[in-house]
Amino acid sequence: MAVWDVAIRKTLGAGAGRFELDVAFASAAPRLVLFGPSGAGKSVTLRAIAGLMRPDAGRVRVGAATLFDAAAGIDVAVERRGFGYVFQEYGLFPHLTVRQNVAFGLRRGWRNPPRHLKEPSVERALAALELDGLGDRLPDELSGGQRQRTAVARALAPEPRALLLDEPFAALDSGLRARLRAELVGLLGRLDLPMLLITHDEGDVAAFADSVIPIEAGRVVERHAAGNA
Ligand SMILES: Nc1ncnc2c1ncn2[C@@H]1O[C@H](COP(=O)(O)OP(=O)(O)OP(=O)(O)O)[C@@H](O)[C@H]1O
Repeated sequence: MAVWDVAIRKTLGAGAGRFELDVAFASAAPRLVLFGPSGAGKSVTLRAIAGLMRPDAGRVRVGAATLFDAAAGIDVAVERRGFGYVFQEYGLFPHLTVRQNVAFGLRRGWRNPPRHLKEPSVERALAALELDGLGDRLPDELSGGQRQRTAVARALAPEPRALLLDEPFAALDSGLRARLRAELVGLLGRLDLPMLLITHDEGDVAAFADSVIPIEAGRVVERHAAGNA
């Protein structure tokens, strides 16, 4: 059975700036990488899956759950889709500690989580991302990799059905990227959670080789053999 079953059609803009997105993929692999050049339509696809943008037609299914189906009139609200979303620049709150940032994932729209409150799901997420001992630090007291893991822990705390990651390594300098990529691949692999990652970086493709969906100009394309360039 497919873990991911996605078909999205959407027309954006008008005239010369018009962009037609028409992507469809189904996969039994829990971890997918949507790979393509800038402007290919990766972010729009991710936003549509998350429920941040409404497609003109298509469907979004993850496991047994139908989150969007234009023909059947199903459009589950973004906050009920149950995705953990990791933003490109992480979007951590600089004035909140690591623990508070992670707890924020549980109480969107509430006031700031108390500094010293320990909630089991928050502590589990911190442990899963190997952030034990860093819970009381502020984001600017962390390394780039620790910041990234905090963002993933925040997405994980509400126990999502799947993780959506937008260019998770783009904010890291190239020296660190390979090491931190390997580290996160290992951690995500142990989570046993479906994951969809978008990237334009060939290095991410090699690291997450489970299943790669190449996308160009708004369409899924055949993958070119690596190393032919
Ligand atoms: N709201 C919008 N209105 C009009 N055009 C849009 C809108 N959002 C995105 N586009 C266009 O859709 C195309 C795909 O954009 P998208 O952000 O999905 O690309 P991407 O593959 O994520 O690129 P990058 O790697 O640079 O982030 C681009 O041509 C973009 O200009």
